[in-house]
Amino acid sequence: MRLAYRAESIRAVEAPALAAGEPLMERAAYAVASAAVAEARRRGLALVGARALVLVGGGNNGGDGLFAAAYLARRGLLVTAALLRERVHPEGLAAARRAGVRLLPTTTPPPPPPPAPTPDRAAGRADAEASSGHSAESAESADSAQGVDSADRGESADRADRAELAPVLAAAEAAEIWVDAIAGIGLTGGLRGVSGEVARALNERRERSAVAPLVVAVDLPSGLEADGGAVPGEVLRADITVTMIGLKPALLLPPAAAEAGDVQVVDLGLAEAVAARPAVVRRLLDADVADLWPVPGPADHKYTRGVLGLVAGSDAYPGAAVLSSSGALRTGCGMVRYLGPAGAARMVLARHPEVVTAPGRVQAMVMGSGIAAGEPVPEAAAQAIADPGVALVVDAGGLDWLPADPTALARRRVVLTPHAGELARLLDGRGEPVERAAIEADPGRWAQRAAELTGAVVLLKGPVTVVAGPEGAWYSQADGTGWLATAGSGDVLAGIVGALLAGSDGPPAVLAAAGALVHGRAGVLAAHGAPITASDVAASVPEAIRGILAH
Ligand SMILES: NC(=O)C1=CN([C@@H]2O[C@H](COP(=O)(O)OP(=O)(O)OC[C@H]3O[C@@H](n4cnc5c(N)ncnc54)[C@H](O)[C@@H]3O)[C@@H](O)[C@H]2O)[C@@H](O)CC1
Ligand SMILES: [K+]
Repeated sequence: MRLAYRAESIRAVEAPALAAGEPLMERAAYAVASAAVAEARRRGLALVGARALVLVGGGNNGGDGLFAAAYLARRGLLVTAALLRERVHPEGLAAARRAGVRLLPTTTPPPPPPPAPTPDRAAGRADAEASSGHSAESAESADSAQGVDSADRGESADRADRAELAPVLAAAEAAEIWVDAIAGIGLTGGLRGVSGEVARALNERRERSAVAPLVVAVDLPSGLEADGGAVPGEVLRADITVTMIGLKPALLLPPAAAEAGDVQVVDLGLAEAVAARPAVVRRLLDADVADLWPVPGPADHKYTRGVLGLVAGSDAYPGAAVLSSSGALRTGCGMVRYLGPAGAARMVLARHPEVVTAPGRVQAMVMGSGIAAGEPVPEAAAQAIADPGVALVVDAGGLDWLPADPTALARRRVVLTPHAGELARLLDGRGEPVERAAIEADPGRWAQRAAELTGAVVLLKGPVTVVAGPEGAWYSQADGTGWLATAGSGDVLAGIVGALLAGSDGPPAVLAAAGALVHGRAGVLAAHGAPITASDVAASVPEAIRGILAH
């Protein structure tokens, strides 16, 4: 399982280690430099004489970058550090200078310095002064007064004219490697001022360049906020992100995670400490799904394996009945009872003679796939909603049938499987109008909100599937392929999740995430890089499960 921790957890883990004098920044910087070197070698780049540009912000992320710059310079690279703040990490700056890193200040001179420095800050100031050609102290006092420096307040945005940025852009143009150490977990709000300008210009440059540079982000691609999946503004897109201590939510949640490239976690020796903290985002791996999979034993029979009811498909969309049946049967519960309209039932039986159409006891019920919004609730679905012993998977038109009171579903095993448009409708119906585009811009947030408002687990379908539970943690599964975006794919998913809920007593959020993984994997196996139908996805479910259980 991959686990992500909030920034406050990372800081809580870091603090005692720093107080004990552990050289965390040295370790972080070494890891960043090593990752850059390894990837550069993999790309066939000769290291000695290669050019690297390190973008340095004013916090400890910038400190990591400056120490990494020093490591890279000692490996024989020609390293430039662009100092995007008037005040940067003093020890990092000193290390970079000692290693022969070229220092490139970017900010305009501040107003004249106030008198006499305090002795304990003298060393850091001397470094900054020597590099930038002007005093760091006035910037520092602005920092301490405001908690942010001038660029954070947006003032630099006005001053960041092209002339100031031109040397940075020229260095970027010449460099084969960019190390992004502008900001990490300390960033709130989008990148502003010089940093935002630089990120925008470099993203543009990268798009245009024939040979794209290798971009290595320190901790997070700068511009992302660690704790959520939204992209709050310009983000410097990375090929590799070397993240410290543990994953951050932004590195697993969509759409932010797509900015990070390959993510490497460097625990800095704090793996145990961080594992004791609550993880707010989880991503299941094959081994996790194998562990929870309901594999039948010698004493099992069809009823112990679980019976799934289906109220899916309609005269308008009969195929959904077949597809959710296919998904459920291939996932392997003891029996599927189809309880929808007669026309669709005939289609289901023609395709799957093993499906039972007689009513009877079920452990779980899938309802709503292939049923339009606004349709009245069928009797079989109403009974399942009223029966606390039945787990529910509620899809498409079925989302309208949920009770308005979120406590009605408390302690029930209920999974909703909307796409963004359906989630917008659901939220609107509960007094929170939100555009589909806003949901797509921050799926984790809105899935979570819907979970709070309904009392159910919400599996929000998309390129990355997010599962939110009312208790406030997410699963994020990115196992699929764009080929899965095809009609009926969601009906198959509902069947898979329903079969898992029928066949296992496990918590619904983790079973929903496992269903998303199996569905995604089946899509990949079916597609093999070519178009697929939803039927193909269902047909590949056993192969996906076989691969997972072979773990
Ligand atoms: N404390 C330590 O020794 C360690 C710190 N670590 C690093 O330190 C980082 C956290 O350091 P900080 O708490 O100093 O914070 P950051 O360095 O992540 O962010 C603060 C800096 O970001 C920039 N910034 C903030 N808001 C901005 C905005 N809206 N627009 C533009 N720029 C903005 C400013 O330069 C500010 O100084 C981690 O992400 C990690 O990289 C790790 O190396 C582990 C060890
Ligand atoms: K960064």
